[in-house]
Amino acid sequence: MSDERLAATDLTVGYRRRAVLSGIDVTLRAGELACLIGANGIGKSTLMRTLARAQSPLTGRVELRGRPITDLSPRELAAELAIVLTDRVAAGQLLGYDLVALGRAPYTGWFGRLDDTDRRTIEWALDTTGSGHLAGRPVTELSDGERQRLMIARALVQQPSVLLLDEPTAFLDLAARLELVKLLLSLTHEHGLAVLMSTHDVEHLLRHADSVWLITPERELITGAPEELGLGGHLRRMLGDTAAFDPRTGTFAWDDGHAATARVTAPNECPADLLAWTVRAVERAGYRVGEQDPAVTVEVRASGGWRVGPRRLDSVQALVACLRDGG
Ligand SMILES: Nc1ncnc2c1ncn2[C@@H]1O[C@H](COP(=O)(O)OP(=O)(O)OP(=O)(O)O)[C@@H](O)[C@H]1O
Repeated sequence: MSDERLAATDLTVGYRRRAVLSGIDVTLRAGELACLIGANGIGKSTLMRTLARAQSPLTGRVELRGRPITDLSPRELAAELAIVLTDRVAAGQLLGYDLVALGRAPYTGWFGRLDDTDRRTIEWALDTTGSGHLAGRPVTELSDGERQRLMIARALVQQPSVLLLDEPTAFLDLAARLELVKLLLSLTHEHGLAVLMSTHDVEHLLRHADSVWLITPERELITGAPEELGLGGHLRRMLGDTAAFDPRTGTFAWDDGHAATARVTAPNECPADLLAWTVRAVERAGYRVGEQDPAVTVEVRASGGWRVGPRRLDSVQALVACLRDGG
């Protein structure tokens, strides 16, 4: 199909002595944000690097816009595909601006002289990634999160049609993570880029990704919409016996099938966030919140605080302690 940007066929990735993942058939399309998830050491980075031609497949092939990726010159490849890895860059004496400017290499001449278009693109990428203030700073002096923003800016100035990011949120603070996801959604949904990112920030990404590439503990790659993987039970099984995905809350949690049920009631005028935080506190105390056969009822009081049976509780700590005592 014409919107196929990156396609792998019967791909085996790994190292000289060992295949890490095999039998991979997968496609990344224009306008798609795909999220690659799986346990530590399962093969996410190895797959990413192979898709980007940073390492060779053991068998099978990768096509970029219908062309075998091995047929592209380095310049053609860099103008079509950018990858942001977690490896530390050897930045020497480079300033932030210079590091980002390196991404323009596929478009500049032999001497890397920047023209107005290059400079505008660099300014845009610095601005978009919130790293304008880092342009004049030596890269070696930057924090991991600051450097990560510049690496993303460097990938953006390549103006690729395919963007691969290996754990791009690992060093980012919460605000920067949210900004990055917002940026990736705009790049995919509004500008038609194809983006694949690996992440351990699963709960967050499941909310936004168009598709999930999940590597199971058996090293099988399963792809689908987040909801399809949820309905197929794949998310539930992802962490083995450690925890299970709760689609209601969109989080992974201990799968405590024996938790008692607590009913939570509140007056009509109860603010939504007070009710929501009460539910969280009740769950933190070890209960499942529901209506069926409740072992305890927690009442949010119109006059403030909570009531559990005859007990009035004025603080969240007191509420949780009371519930942990069995109400
Ligand atoms: N250069 C290498 N030579 C041999 N084996 C390697 C090499 N690099 C990684 N491996 C092995 O390949 C397997 C997959 O590693 P990879 O880095 O792809 O996992 P990952 O899913 O990205 O893990 P993480 O979530 O911890 O980053 C691991 O068992 C790792 O030890």
